[in-house]
Amino acid sequence: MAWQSLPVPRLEGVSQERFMQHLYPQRKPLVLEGIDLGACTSKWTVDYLSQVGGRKEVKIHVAAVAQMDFISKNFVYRTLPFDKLVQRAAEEKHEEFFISEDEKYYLRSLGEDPRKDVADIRKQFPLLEGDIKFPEFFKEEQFFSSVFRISSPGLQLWTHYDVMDNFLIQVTGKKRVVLFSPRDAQYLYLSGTKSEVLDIDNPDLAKYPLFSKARRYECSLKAGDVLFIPALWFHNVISEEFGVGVNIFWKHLPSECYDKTDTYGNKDPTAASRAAQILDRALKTLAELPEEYRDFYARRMVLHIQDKAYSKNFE
Ligand SMILES: O=C(O)CCC(=O)C(=O)O
Ligand SMILES: [Fe+2]
Repeated sequence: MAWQSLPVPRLEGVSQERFMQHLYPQRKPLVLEGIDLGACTSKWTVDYLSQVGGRKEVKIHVAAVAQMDFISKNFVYRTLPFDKLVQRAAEEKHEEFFISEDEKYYLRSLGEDPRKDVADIRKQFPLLEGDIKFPEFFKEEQFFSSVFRISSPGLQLWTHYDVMDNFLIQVTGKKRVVLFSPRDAQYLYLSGTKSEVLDIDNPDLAKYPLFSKARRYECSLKAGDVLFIPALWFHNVISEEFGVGVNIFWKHLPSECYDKTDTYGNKDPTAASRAAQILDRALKTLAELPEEYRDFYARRMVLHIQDKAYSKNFE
């Protein structure tokens, strides 16, 4: 079935001022065209990246099929030197492989010590730093991380949200991105930060009946495009070609709101995690009552939460 998609607006030559004053406060995804990204969009060929990017070991996802599945874990983690990863991801069939000759690769680069350090390609790939300019649309102190995203043709990354604002820079290759609003979380069958609905183009509606209610936003990214993904917006990404992306996460909230142990940009703000723990305690307390009473008081609590915490400002 062909889903009705809402287009993500595309805007050309947006200035820092226009973005910050008028567009950013709307908290909606946008594709920015014509941003000065430096020489990377023409320079970062497979040969160049494998020569200049170096031989540093990188941890990668390797999957036998294009649609990665975090539930059945149909992928494995392996390491390859960066130059090898780039070469392998750019070819359809591999002479050397881990699982199968047409296996797919996905790199999400990490910090030196992923438990303590955030990814910053300027630190991990210093020789490539001069080729890429990050859009200077937010204050330096808001910067969180910059992450390489390199994928084989066809690879699909599951629908998920991150807790930071994000510029996803498509340096080379084409990518389709489908987005869903945080307000549609109730239709996405979440497991943590990820949606269990993997096949978003052909979902199993017997299993996921509410999914058809989720409003689907869509855009195609080509080299040089920058997609603004506001924090909490869900995104699902298919690389239509071998491609290299870099994404920049930055803090929208004051630094102290974020979980200090988060190096990926996907741990919920501490106030949200604390509230979720308190809710779990409330649910345990409710369980002291027989079902009929538990149900009644649970429904009243839902109404109370809706009344007190839902925003009245959304369309
Ligand atoms: O482009 C990709 O490979 C995934 C992007 C993504 O999930 C992100 O930038 O947060
Ligand atoms: Fe993401």
